[in-house]
Amino acid sequence: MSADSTPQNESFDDGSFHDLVGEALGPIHLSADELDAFVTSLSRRHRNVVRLRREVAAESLPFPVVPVPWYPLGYRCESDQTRPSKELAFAAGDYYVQDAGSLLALAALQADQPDVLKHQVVCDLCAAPGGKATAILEALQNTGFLLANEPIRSRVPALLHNLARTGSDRFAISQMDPDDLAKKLTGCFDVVVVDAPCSGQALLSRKRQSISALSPHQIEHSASRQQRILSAATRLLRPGGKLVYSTCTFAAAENEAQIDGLLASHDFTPETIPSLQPYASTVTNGCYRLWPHRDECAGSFAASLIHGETSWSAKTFRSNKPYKSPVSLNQWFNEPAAPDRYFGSDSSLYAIPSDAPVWVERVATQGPEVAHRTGKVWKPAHAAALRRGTSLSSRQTMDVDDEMAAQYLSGAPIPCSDRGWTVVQYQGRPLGWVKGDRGMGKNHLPTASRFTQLATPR
Ligand SMILES: C[S@@+](CC[C@H](N)C(=O)[O-])C[C@H]1O[C@@H](n2cnc3c(N)ncnc32)[C@H](O)[C@@H]1O
Repeated sequence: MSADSTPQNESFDDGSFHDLVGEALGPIHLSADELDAFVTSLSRRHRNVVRLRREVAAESLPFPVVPVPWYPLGYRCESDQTRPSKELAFAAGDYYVQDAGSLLALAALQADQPDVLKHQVVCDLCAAPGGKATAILEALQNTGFLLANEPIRSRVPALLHNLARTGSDRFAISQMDPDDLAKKLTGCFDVVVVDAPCSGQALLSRKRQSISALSPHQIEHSASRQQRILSAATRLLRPGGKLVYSTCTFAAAENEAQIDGLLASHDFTPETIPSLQPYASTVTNGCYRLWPHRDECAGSFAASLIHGETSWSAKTFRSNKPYKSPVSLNQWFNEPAAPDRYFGSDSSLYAIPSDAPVWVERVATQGPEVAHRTGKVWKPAHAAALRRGTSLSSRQTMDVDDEMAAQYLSGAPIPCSDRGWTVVQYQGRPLGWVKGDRGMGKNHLPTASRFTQLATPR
């Protein structure tokens, strides 16, 4: 089923299911009627919403939308017929498509605010596929830095793909167990986000979880893993830093109880987010919940905590030996005003701003790719074509109209008067590379970035 298809209506209606749900909610009391409505809603699929890139106006979208009340950059499509992930505007990076529930953590982070995350060094400890990380990167506005950590290797390509779509170069990916990362980078972050692996009860409606998500065993297993991850998160944070915790599950043991545990064992104060008061949890301060039967989304939990100013020693690092680029980049890019810092593997070259934290190369496995090697030949990377407002800019660009953009996004060659590597732009937004020769541009869009069934432009 596609990300934006219509709700399903298979219901879970036997009494034992109600009992399991009630047990999972623990101290959170719902009246009998509300519990019924909640259980019914667990089998109803909610449509995804769009989260706008901050410079995109809702009025410019090619379909009518209504605002999501808890996150100013979130909008629902007015019509059930709209398929937001089939639009040219999506291909051009104007928005991200996700469940409205996942915007709660971004609201707790205040990622929509103009300056809250600017200049911050942020760790997204459980980052793939990047629903939060991409929003954080946009909120950094070409300042600060994001370390997106994802220990499950098979989930990293999607994360890298989504981070590249932001056009930012202020990120790196690490693939470490949180405890090992905390040993290396103690006290290095202003903000740590833990969007924790959980029993995923909110995914029941998407058929991405089975009823076992409600079993006490599954909840206990998830809760003890969350506790370990949170313990690492507290060590990654600098004194006075902010910890945002979120899940897509309803069990109190994985939500409020985790926050209660942190408040009891560490010097944290819950942060009150005034705009989230309508969603405040009834059992713990500073915790917020969305419910599928109340809020037209799959449901989620989020909390934001501020660490006390008690000091402990953050790790210090010596500067790295400069990594020499194995390929000359100025054949494709204008010389950057401030030289970038490079790191890489045999077949990939990554470039981050020179003011990125000095520890990046010690933990990063990937980052903003600028070139990759096939056989003996280095080529400019797709991610580098997508960069916006960073130090590297491509030497050649060409603008295309709707029709040519759709042709390019399908993977087909397009007419190109320039020779050599050229970035294709649609209404000022970069789409990818062509290599021009004798009037035609050979398409270098990676398969994962192609769109074969775009909606017809209106
Ligand atoms: C709820 S998902 C994160 C979703 C992501 N933040 C987003 O917004 O797209 C939880 C992630 O944690 C990862 N994970 C699993 N075990 C982990 C662990 N022990 N430490 C950190 N992350 C883990 C999973 O692979 C998964 O990608």
